[in-house]
Amino acid sequence: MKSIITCIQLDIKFGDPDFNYQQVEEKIAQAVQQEDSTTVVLPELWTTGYDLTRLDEISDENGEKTCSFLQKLAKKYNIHIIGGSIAKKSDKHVTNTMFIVNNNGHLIHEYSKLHLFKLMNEHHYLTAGKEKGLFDLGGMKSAGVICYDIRFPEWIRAHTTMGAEVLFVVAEWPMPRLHHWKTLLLSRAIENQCYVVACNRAGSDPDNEFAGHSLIIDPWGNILAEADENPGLISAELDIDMVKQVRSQIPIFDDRLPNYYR
Ligand SMILES: NC(=O)CCC(=O)C(=O)O
Repeated sequence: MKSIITCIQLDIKFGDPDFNYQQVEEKIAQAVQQEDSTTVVLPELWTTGYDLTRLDEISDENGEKTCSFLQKLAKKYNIHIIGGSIAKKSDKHVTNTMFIVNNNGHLIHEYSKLHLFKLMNEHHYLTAGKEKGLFDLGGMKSAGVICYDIRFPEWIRAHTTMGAEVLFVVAEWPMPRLHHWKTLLLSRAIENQCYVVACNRAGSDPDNEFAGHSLIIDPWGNILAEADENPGLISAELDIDMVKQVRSQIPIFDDRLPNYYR
């Protein structure tokens, strides 16, 4: 089974959801027309950026606006959308939440960031999620995680031991730690023998310059596509059979000894 995945590396306009919805609509149309994408991936907090002090005003009430926006585009273009993440307001909480919408326009899963990143003040404004990021995308066993989550290999492993073969990572990862971004993603791909599709943002906000360098990595650790630091699209064709090949060549999932790891 083959699929063409495109990361949409956006320059998110700080605190301006209307502008960002408009630019995402244009970029998704561009991905479908130019790259022949079957799945598109957006970055973290793409509607608001890290404008956390104004979340009361600009977060999405129950994620309704974003969900119907993504569902409309998924159906229109017959594509799956890994909807980056957005600030979702429910009751008294705001979560950093990813929506996954399939090509029929169905919301098949939502995942809220588990590990909040204190260096960017998330813990003051956001509530952590509790659920895993596992989902089946048209037969592709997948997991979605958000930015800082990639520093927790045990969290990623919890998903791959439950069957994930493709790891989607959405991020707003700053430039000064670009070498961490790349090394962590390569490590997650090699140690889990899975595809890693990682969509970062470009540009800057009042506090950070962001790294870009979205990456698509195969289960052997080869880089299939890499962006530079500018806004743009990167795409690659995934061959899911490669996951099984690599996992049978070096059978780490059979050779694990979890009783020794406590
Ligand atoms: N948005 C984030 O979670 C950023 C994580 C990050 O920069 C890191 O170094 O980890």
